[in-house]
Amino acid sequence: MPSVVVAESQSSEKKKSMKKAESAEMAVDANPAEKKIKKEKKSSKKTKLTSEPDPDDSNSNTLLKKRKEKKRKALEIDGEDNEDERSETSSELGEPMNSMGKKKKKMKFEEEDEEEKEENPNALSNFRISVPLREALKSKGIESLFPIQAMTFGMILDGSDLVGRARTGQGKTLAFVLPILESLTNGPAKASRKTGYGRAPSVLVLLPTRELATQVFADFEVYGGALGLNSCCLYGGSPYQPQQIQLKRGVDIVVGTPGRIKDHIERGNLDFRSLKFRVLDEADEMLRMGFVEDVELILGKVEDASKVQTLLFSATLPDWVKHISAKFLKPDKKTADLVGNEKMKASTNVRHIVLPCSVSARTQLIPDIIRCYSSGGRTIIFTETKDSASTLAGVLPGARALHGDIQQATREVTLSGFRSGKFSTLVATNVAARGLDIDDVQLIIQCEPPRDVEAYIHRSGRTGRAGKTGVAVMLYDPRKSNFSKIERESGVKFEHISAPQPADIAKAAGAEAAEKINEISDSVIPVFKAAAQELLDSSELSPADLLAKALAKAAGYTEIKSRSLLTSMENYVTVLLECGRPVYTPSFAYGVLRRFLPEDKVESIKGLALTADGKGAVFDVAAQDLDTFLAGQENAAGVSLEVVKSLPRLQEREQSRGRFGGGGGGGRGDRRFSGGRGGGRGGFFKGPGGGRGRGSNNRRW
Ligand SMILES: Nc1ncnc2c1ncn2[C@@H]1O[C@H](COP(=O)(O)OP(=O)(O)OP(=O)(O)O)[C@@H](O)[C@H]1O
Repeated sequence: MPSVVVAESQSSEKKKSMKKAESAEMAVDANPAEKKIKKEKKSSKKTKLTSEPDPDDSNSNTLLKKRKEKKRKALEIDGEDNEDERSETSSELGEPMNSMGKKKKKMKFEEEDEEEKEENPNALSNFRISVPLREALKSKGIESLFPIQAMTFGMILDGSDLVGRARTGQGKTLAFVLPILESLTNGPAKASRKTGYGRAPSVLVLLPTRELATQVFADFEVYGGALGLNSCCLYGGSPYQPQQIQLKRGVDIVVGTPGRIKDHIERGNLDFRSLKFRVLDEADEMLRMGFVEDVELILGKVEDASKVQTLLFSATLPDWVKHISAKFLKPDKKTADLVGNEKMKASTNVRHIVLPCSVSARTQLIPDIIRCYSSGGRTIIFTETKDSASTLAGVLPGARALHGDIQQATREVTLSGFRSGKFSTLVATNVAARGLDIDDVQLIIQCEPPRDVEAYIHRSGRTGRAGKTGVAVMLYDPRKSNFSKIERESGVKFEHISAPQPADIAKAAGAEAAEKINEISDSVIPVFKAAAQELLDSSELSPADLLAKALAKAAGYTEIKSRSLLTSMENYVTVLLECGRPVYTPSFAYGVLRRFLPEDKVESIKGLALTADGKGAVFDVAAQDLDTFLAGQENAAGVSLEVVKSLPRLQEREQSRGRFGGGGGGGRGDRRFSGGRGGGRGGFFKGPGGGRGRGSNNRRW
């Protein structure tokens, strides 16, 4: 083996030329199997050329042998490259140093590849990912492919249409981004891809929201940019002209929302004659939102659909979407479904919690939930309407709202402020439910159960992403809301908790304050000592009690309120009523109470709900009335009232037809899924309600 001189640095030219050699090698590799054969051939050729005895011939360790072969191959390639370079650039003294440095780097790179392959079947080096792309991925901390990516990479690169499903946060974006980029630059789409000024796009990616479009565009910019491809992002609410100019100059990849894309088509700015790929990300949401007609029109602009690959991705693919996909994906399309028939459809990295809470108690409770469950990270709160998002953001300290009525420029500032940590609580409608990937979101709070299981899955999936864990708390009013349908359809087994008790929260705050006191410099003592001594001398409390008060003040508490377990209202207490016989209806429970309490007290109770065992009822009593209630039971034979320490399981409110029922064809369902942008006509898609077009649901958020 030649001796290796380690060069400390390499000239940028040499780095470039090394990269060129590596990418040329990658570019001709059709697949891992081919690559292996090619390497073996190279290895044997090299042995002949160098006719160098292999000192490890007797070594039976195949891995070591393979590594040595690779090292020698690397040296041989470098040797060839160096010949070229020498004639162009080298000085006699500088060359050996640089060349050896390059060899060393390349050997190291290939050795690392080999080790990765042995250890991890999803290592980047096991896929037909070219060196510049691999380096871009590694610079973002991505060393191997996630399962959905590993599963779909070859299928897409080899030209198949595909329907892909994996749970939230599992990397579906790169599952289409990577093979598309490889196909355009090194794969089957390369030869016919349009290049040059004014080129029409090769890729179209449609997404349901502007925020999501921006996010996916950012991935194309980073990874496509590494391969010399350029992208643009087209969405509503932003000026047309810059978008128009970009399209005129020519782009490789267009990412956007259906409405704006359609507008550009109609203005003659976009044509899809050269399209190689079309992607529907969050496909079900796009169709559910009422973009049916726009999507249909856009997809219909492709002249010869047989020459275009169509990819459809989401974490939720209701049957009606699968049915629709048959209309515009090729019959031999592939399916990569990592959820399949598994019961659990929501993220398995998330702790799914339900917590009873009346609407009026929300604003008091939410800050405490954040304190207890956000682990100091970011929180997204979902409301059902734009108004409630704005109202809640207005009363929660340091929170901002995000919804469809907010101006686009403000939406962008808000989201980037949240991403960068300028504020840590975002109150949003479903506009933020899909796809958003924001670092360090630890907690999701849903103010009430959403209308459909898909919304629950996507909202709770804004945490617990890329293998991290998170918490999703869903509030429900036991008298009004019902989450059993979501539980059943999502496969989530909800953990039931009661509101964090103010006393517990205060205890934790007191411990924190005590720690902070230990950190305070002794220099404050002489200044405050006289006041402390005076307090001790004049008070009847013990020094420990006085210190406790000082800690409470330091932690921001002047009193401890009670909070009910049932409605989470402050200064209310939850009480269980039993009367020795089944309690079938709320009116029966009210009747029992009237036997021993004055009418105004019976009227004052809050949130009465029946227990799941059918033996009693729970309700909230104002803390100041508790004694009256407990004393009253003495006058009613067989009746017991007790303050509960933990909430018993409650009977679920029966599902109202108006809210959940009626299937896709009736009532609310009809309104949500019908009514198109500019009226309906027959077409490819039928939403779950059989309607077409952009519906009223869109306006809600
Ligand atoms: N192979 C990988 N290794 C490490 N991190 C990855 C990998 N692939 C993707 N990620 C990261 O995982 C996170 C989630 O990815 P992505 O947003 O694509 O998920 P998703 O499946 O589309 O989720 P959702 O269904 O919520 O839209 C992102 O931060 C992404 O950068």
